Amino acid sequence: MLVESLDGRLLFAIPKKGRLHEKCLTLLSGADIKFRRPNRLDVCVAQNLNIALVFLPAADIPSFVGKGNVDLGITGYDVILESQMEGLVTEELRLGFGNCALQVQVPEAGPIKSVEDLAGKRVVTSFDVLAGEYFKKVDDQAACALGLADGIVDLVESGETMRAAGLHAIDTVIATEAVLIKSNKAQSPEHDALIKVITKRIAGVIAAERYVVCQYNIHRDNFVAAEKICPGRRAPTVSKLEEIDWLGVSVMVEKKKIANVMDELAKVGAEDILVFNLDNCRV
Ligand SMILES: Nc1ncnc2c1ncn2[C@@H]1O[C@H](COP(=O)(O)OP(=O)(O)OP(=O)(O)O)[C@@H](O)[C@H]1O
Ligand SMILES: O=P(O)(O)OC[C@H]1O[C@H](OP(=O)(O)OP(=O)(O)O)[C@H](O)[C@@H]1O
Repeated sequence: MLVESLDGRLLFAIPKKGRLHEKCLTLLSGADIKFRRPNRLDVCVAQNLNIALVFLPAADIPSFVGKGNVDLGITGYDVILESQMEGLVTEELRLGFGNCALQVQVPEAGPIKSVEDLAGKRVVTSFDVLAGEYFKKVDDQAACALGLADGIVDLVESGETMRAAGLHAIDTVIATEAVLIKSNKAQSPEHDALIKVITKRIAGVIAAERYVVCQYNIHRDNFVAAEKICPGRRAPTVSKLEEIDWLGVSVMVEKKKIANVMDELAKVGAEDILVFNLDNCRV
């Protein structure tokens, strides 16, 4: 019955656990992809779109997408490279979460100070391909043997895990974040259209998380200075207030910059500065 109900649906792979899982569920909800996952089944159909979700380990998603077993997927850029699928998948969107770096780490107090010192030494990693390529430049022998290690190659976000193990980073192999990828295998026009819709919706959810709307009143004479502080994505929306020579301005600002922007706006004479979160947007 399940096989029948998957017929013709766009298959969309989502990490079934781990660091990317929760964020992906938030994205799906923001993009209004509705589904029920009874008994945590690994495949379920969307209730309101011609999509089926396939829950897979993040590391398996690039090869499922690359081989065309699923059409679309979210996973880490690191695992796309590690599974050597770059040529078989197309990156639709960078998603702005799951940011971390694959780093070469060695004991903080040990004799190894640089990557060159690791030549001929033992390095442990689950990223055999990426670490292998990286160390080829240093010394063929250094490529990832198992056993007691002089160094490791692992992902670092906050650095807590690394420091707890008494390690520090001496180089970065790659920086990574979560990405939306699609299969390079030809799709039906219906699937192509659906992929575009999903990509646009997800892009909207991400932009809504990144931006706030800032609204303020300002005397006409001070507007040029205020516009320099926050020019908006395209341009500020300006309306006339009922008070002569006063303007009401509304503008999108990156969330991480908003506190500074408010300080600067106040300095050039902006008043009644209000900030609103966005639920969703289309940019
Ligand atoms: N600390 C982290 N911060 C941000 N993103 C991370 C972090 N660790 C991993 N990631 C991203 O999430 C992806 C999946 O890693 P995660 O460790 O969550 O997988 P997992 O499915 O639990 O696998 P495993 O069982 O091998 O640990 C990584 O490839 C990377 O892109
Ligand atoms: O720099 P930090 O913020 O400490 O994050 C880095 C850790 O996160 C990941 O593992 P995770 O905790 O997801 O568990 P895992 O070992 O099961 O992959 C990664 O493999 C590191 O061990």
